[in-house]
Amino acid sequence: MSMIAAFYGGKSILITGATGFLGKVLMEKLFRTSPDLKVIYVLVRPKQGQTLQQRVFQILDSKLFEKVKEVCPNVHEKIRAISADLNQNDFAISKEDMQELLSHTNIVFHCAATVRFDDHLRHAVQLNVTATQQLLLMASQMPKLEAFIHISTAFSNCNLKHIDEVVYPCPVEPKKIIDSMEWLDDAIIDEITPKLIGDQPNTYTYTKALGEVVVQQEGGNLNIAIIRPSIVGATWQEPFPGWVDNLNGPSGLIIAAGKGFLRSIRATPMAVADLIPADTVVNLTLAVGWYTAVHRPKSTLVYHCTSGNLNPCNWGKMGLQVLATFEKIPFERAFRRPNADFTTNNITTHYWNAVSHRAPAIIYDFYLRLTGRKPRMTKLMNRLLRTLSMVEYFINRSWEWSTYNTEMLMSALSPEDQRVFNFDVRQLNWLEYIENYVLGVKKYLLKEDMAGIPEAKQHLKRLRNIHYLFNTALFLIAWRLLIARSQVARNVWFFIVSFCYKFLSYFRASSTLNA
Ligand SMILES: CCCCCCCCCCCCCCCCCCCCCCCCCCCC(=O)SCCNC(=O)CCNC(=O)[C@H](O)C(C)(C)COP(=O)(O)OP(=O)(O)OC[C@H]1O[C@@H](n2cnc3c(N)ncnc32)[C@H](O)[C@@H]1OP(=O)(O)O
Ligand SMILES: NC(=O)C1=CN([C@@H]2O[C@H](COP(=O)(O)OP(=O)(O)OC[C@H]3O[C@@H](n4cnc5c(N)ncnc54)[C@H](OP(=O)(O)O)[C@@H]3O)[C@@H](O)[C@H]2O)C=CC1
Repeated sequence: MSMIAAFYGGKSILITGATGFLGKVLMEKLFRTSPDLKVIYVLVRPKQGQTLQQRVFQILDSKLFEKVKEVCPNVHEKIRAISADLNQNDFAISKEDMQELLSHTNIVFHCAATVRFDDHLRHAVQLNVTATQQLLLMASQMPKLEAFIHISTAFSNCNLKHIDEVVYPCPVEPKKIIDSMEWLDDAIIDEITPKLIGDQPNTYTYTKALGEVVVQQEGGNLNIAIIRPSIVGATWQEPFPGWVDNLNGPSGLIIAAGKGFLRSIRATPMAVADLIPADTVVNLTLAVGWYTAVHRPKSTLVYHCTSGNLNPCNWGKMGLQVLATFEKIPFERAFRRPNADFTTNNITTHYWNAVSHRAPAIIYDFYLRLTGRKPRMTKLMNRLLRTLSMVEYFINRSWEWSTYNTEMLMSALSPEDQRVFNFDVRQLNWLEYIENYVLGVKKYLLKEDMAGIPEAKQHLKRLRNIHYLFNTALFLIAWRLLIARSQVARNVWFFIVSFCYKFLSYFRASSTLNA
């Protein structure tokens, strides 16, 4: 019997960010392994004309939850959606709901965040820092609370090369930043943002670092732990391989490469690609929840959920495997044949961006205009280039994350718990994982049918022929222009033509003699 699964039985669990990528996988695993849990409270904001209930039921009715319905048929009754907006005071939670949360919650998993790299500092501070502070305040009023688990990111201190499982101080106290956001106007915040974030690459990593300091400073007597996952990718094993439902991290770029938009990317092939599957993160999170509640460590423990130091894979290997998978499992209606490459310096990056990204987009938009359609490729390409510029920082560096606490926890688990809540990335076969990731992107993100693969392959063959034709035509045009302008080119051309003619005449004469 799994001790961790038994621990969550009968518990009331509060999850923020349950509608996000990680939150869904977390809920799924909780329901599947501890179907006797009492209730999961999820803080949800209404969106796009959907009620809270509709949002939650849509998640429960998705493929991700198919196995859950077998082991926990009354899952709909065990989930309680609470209307909340983490940007508002007291999260805009009603008095009755707040009372229920405060008096019943046993465990809190705080996953909600803005993960955008380019978010305005005010918004990023509000969600990643102030909301964390408010949630801690709420947690301190929960008499039955056993553990508070905060999800941060392994990149919260990415200005360092070696990162330990400790909370590092920030140059400016979070409280001061929170206060200043209240009275500074947007223009001034824009101006001081680069100075405030210093050597952090963006507002996301900066505010996640502030969030950790808040957790440490304002956790009081709560049992708290911080988990730092690296780049969260599709699921490895559970509930099935390759599940992914948003474009963050590598997923959007896998689509761009598979559809033929992405042709070159500035990356260091030997840099470590520190990906971590979503189900590994969730298994560690649940194990940490159990350990923190049962063993009550004296200080706030930080757990790195990374792959680089235990089972490293680099961007070169990952890129090649992604491309190899496209050969077997192509995406439908590609714009060009998938054929991306890495560039390593500014000049080649600018060159390939102009030749392989902007020029084809302009030509295609010209074609769309000619055929009376609305041009869209240049806009899409600009968005892709913007995304590339945002992720460049992370794919041209390597970091070392120590994993003492994570390894300590692994050895503290029973063999059964190590199996059911496996977070040992040494067992991960990268080539298999990446293939399943690409397949998952095709099935769950692009919603493409596997039956369409032969047609997709045909389409790629047609694109290859168009590519050859286009290149030949381009060559001939360039050559014709050159001949018209240069005597040397004309001489070379006549030499080649007369050589071919002589060769053919000789070949014809010798074959007549042989006959
Ligand atoms: C040896 C030689 C070998 C040669 C090999 C050849 C190599 C071939 C390579 C081919 C394969 C490539 C695959 C591997 C590439 C690896 C790259 C991986 C990069 C990963 C780096 C991540 C680092 C993470 C560090 C921190 C981790 C975390 O803690 S947080 C989680 C990560 N967070 C994010 O990823 C968020 C990033 N997103 C943003 O910040 C913003 O969305 C944006 C700035 C990217 C875009 O903002 P914008 O306002 O322009 O757009 P938005 O309003 O958000 O959306 C508009 C439309 O664009 C779509 N969208 C959104 N995000 C993405 C995306 N990431 N990619 C593509 N498209 C995206 C969105 O859905 C919208 O679409 P519409 O609704 O249709 O308008
Ligand atoms: N994905 C990754 O690569 C990594 C993620 N992390 C961390 O993991 C956690 C989860 O990330 P992930 O699941 O990928 O992120 P997502 O963007 O998929 O999910 C974010 C969640 O936060 C919720 N949220 C955002 N704003 C509000 C708000 N104002 N009120 C209420 N809820 C809100 C979203 O709700 P809604 O659906 O309404 O938008 C959503 O449920 C984050 O803390 C992130 O920093 C760490 C390392 C890597």
